[in-house]
Amino acid sequence: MAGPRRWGWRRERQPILKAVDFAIRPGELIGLAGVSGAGKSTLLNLMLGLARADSGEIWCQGRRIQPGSVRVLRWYRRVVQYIPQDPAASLDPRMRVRELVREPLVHLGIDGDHRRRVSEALAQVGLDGSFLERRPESLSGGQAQRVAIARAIAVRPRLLLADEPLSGLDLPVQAKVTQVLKSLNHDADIALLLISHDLSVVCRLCQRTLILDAGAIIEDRPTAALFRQPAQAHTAALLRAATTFSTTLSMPVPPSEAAGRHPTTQEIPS
Ligand SMILES: Nc1ncnc2c1ncn2[C@@H]1O[C@H](COP(=O)(O)OP(=O)(O)OP(=O)(O)O)[C@@H](O)[C@H]1O
Repeated sequence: MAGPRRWGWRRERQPILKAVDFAIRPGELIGLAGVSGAGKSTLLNLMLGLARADSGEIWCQGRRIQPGSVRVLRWYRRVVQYIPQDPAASLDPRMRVRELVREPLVHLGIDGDHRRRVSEALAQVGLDGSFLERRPESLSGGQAQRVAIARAIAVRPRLLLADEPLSGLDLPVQAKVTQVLKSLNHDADIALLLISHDLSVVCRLCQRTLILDAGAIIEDRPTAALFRQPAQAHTAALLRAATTFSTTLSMPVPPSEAAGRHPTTQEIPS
């Protein structure tokens, strides 16, 4: 569906990304993990069409994505949306939730009943109508993150690019936001690329994991297999670092293999 191929991007003659070649299939939950400086943000900027690669290409549904092609990027924003790392900073403090969630619809010239779309998007992230008139300052971190997700899904994208969507949230709130992302994937069939330095976050959510190390994808495997037997020493080190902070890694069960059903967003408390 979407993905870069053989990317390179240089700053002052130093390549930041060297061997990056992967595709994201429709409805897939895929994690991209790597230590600080591995190139995650650079890759994200390229995938968002915000920066141009020195070499290589990015394609989405048969169209090549690159900065400058305004018409293609406008179409691309309807297909691929972004969930920022710091929702508090990304939400305009002067706007109400109603306006914040509607803004991308207006910006992208999407026709239709915006009121209904806004309410539906909020419901999908487990926020009811009482949030419509609230401003960002009155939201908790988890609520602000869910408003940021509602903004992204209001345009009904097929792929979400989420940059460290759980960072800065305490553990119970992380669990709620994780559940929202799982439900969006399961119920609305939205693919997700989750970018994180923390493999335990990827393990909780993703069926497939990519490991980025010094600008190269060194592993691209089903999450369960990667956790059982990392092929690279670097991955094993990342796993050890993650287990230091989390006990969830002792029993890695990707969503596709987990027994039982996911709670719906209506069952998730605000
Ligand atoms: N504008 C720039 N000029 C020069 N070097 C850069 C620039 N942006 C990034 N880099 C370098 O590219 C490498 C990858 O940076 P990037 O921000 O993509 O890593 P990251 O994996 O997202 O790290 P973090 O998790 O800390 O955000 C780093 O060595 C960084 O110093």
